[in-house]
Amino acid sequence: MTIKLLAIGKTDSKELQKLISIYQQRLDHYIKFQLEIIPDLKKTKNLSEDQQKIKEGGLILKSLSSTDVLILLDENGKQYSSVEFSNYLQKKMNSGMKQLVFLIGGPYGFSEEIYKKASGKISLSKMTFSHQMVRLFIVEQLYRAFTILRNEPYHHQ
Ligand SMILES: C[S@@+](CC[C@H](N)C(=O)[O-])C[C@H]1O[C@@H](n2cnc3c(N)ncnc32)[C@H](O)[C@@H]1O
Repeated sequence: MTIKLLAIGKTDSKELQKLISIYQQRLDHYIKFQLEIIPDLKKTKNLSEDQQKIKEGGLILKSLSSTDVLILLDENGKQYSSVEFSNYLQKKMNSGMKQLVFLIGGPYGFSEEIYKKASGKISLSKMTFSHQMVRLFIVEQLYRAFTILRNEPYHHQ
């Protein structure tokens, strides 16, 4: 199984990008991982929030392949402890699926079409984070999950 993290818009902060890269490199030891950025929409001034979400949704669907399993990162999703999340990933790997895609929404979240397409929703907290911060939190949690599965001394209960 491979894992793709799909996000919208470049990270403006060099510091954040640096931290994300550190966990990306660490993750490479365990699984084929890719961070794919969908460019920000241009000329959004005259678009409503819904129109923006629908446009973003179209771009997201284009970048998915037919066998991808799509999981949304969404503050209203299911919450896991880090150990539970590592078991969740192990089950996905055992299922024989090709690619698991975690999707981070834009500033207004996801369109209805994307909610319908998704197989699940995961929340990292009840609080809302910026879409930029979520990239760092999920790569760190993915790394943590693999160290838990390998019994490596990173996570402490
Ligand atoms: C600024 S938030 C958008 C918030 C917006 N209220 C919504 O309806 O989703 C941008 C993206 O960051 C991600 N996000 C923010 N907080 C999150 C959390 N606590 N758990 C998981 N993902 C989160 C989601 O993918 C969300 O679409």
